[in-house]
Amino acid sequence: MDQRTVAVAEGLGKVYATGQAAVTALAGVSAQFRRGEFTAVMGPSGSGKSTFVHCLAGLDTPTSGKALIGGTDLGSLTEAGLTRLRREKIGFVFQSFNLLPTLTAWENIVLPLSLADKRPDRTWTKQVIDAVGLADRLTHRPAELSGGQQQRVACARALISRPDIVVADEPTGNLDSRSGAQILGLLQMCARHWGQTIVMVTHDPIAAGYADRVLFLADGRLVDEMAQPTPDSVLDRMRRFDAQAVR
Ligand SMILES: Nc1ncnc2c1ncn2[C@@H]1O[C@H](COP(=O)(O)OP(=O)(O)OP(=O)(O)O)[C@@H](O)[C@H]1O
Repeated sequence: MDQRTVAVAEGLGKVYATGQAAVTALAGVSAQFRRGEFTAVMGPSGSGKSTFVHCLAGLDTPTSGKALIGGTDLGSLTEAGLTRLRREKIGFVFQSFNLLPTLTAWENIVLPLSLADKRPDRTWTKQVIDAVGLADRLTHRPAELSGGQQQRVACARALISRPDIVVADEPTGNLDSRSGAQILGLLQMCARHWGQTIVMVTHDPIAAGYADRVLFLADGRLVDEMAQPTPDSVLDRMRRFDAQAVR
């Protein structure tokens, strides 16, 4: 394993046994994620994108293969160990923000540290809050913030513990294009300047254009990979998938 590798998926598979029929959501996906690399995961609806990143980040349990974060096999951990690893080594950003409504922006941002009984590092905390541009909103509760501001709080919360990897599942899905661009610019800056590893599920070729590479899934498999994507090159690749699908 390359020294810069911070997360590994090894033949990740997931079969849901629902009633009579089994659904194969993931059919053996392998990938490596290096420090400071911003990866977008794309593919048609139902191709397994969310299942893949959830299994990679220990939010879901694969039925075959394994996920390693910082060299630790998630399958070897107890439930308590997995909870601790998720809190300390993985940052999460979801489409629906998932902030706690009764806490202020500041309390939401430092929640992973509070839960781990750790004190915020003042220099790092200031750097994160300056980067997300929320210094004057820290006492507001989520309901008093716009969607874009709420997602910036969620990004700050994901970054605060300097995780090995940030997993973002359609982080711009609920935002207008301007707020979305702010979030994407922020994620890109974190990867380029802070060496933050990021994996982002998206449907949007413009969003994927901010990443360093794109992994394309179809029917639970990794079917292609693109380095240095642009919105046009991603759109073009997706059109070819569509053409293959109707043939
Ligand atoms: N809890 C579940 N029980 C049964 N089947 C599931 C479950 N979760 C997901 N699936 C199925 O697994 C497949 C992959 O789902 P997944 O949500 O990972 O796809 P996706 O690419 O993220 O889709 P979308 O872009 O629509 O969010 C789909 O066929 C879905 O119906």
